[in-house]
Amino acid sequence: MSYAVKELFKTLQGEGAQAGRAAVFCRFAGCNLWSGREADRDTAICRFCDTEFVGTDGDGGGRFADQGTLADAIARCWGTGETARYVVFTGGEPLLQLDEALLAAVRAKGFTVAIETNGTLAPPPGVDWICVSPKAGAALVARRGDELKLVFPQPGLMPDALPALDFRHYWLQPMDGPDLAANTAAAVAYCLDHPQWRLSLQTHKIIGIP
Ligand SMILES: C[S@@+](CC[C@H](N)C(=O)[O-])C[C@H]1O[C@@H](n2cnc3c(N)ncnc32)[C@H](O)[C@@H]1O
Ligand SMILES: Nc1nc2[nH]cc(C(=O)O)c2c(=O)[nH]1
Ligand code: SF4
Ligand SMILES: [Mg+2]
Repeated sequence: MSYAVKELFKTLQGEGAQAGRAAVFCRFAGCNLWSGREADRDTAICRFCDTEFVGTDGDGGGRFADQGTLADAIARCWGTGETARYVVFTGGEPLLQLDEALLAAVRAKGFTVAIETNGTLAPPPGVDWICVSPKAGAALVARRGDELKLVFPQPGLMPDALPALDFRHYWLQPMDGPDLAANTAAAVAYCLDHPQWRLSLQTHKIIGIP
């Protein structure tokens, strides 16, 4: 199948337990919880998104005809080194497009594969690192994985109201936007009172890298 990619870039993972790790980010176009148009934000299921994911016009983006051409582009973006190759599929919602064929193609090139997903769709088998970030008002299908990263605070989705879950790490990530400072203070206070939860900062924004 073909893949619509908004942008493809190499940077350090900024969030969660893999923060600081070099990675190629493959940002797929499209999401099932928001159209991506500002005019629709106030009526979307997910209203706080910090990301542009409409179209294929970003750096390194495009429509890729098959898994081989996209895997080649990901490998070119990484460069020549064979060590610790890491690709993060994100979006938009990556599980609208990521399939076993693409997974196999990047793994054949030596990549460890991570996803950032909103948890509304089941991940295909063979993903090495699953980060689920649930959204208020959206049914949570993916209830196990490596890390759960809850954007905080989300009216209607407080940490203690989550269903039974099976993750290795539990993060609160302050909601970016006009209230970032207050949201960060609230997340700090929650983690102090509920030590199962740890604070995830968007470190790439702090240091000004993509
Ligand atoms: C843009 S999303 C794309 C992947 C997927 N759709 C998801 O929501 O997990 C990537 C990560 O950014 C987080 N995120 C989005 N908007 C944010 C905001 N305003 N503040 C903090 N984190 C945000 C998401 O919750 C998710 O963990
Ligand atoms: N550096 C960096 N780390 C990230 N971790 C998750 C991101 C995302 O947008 O999915 C992201 C991103 O956009 N940039
Ligand atoms: S689910 Fe993810 S990509 Fe979609 S609107 Fe929400 S944060 Fe953005
Ligand atoms: Mg981001």
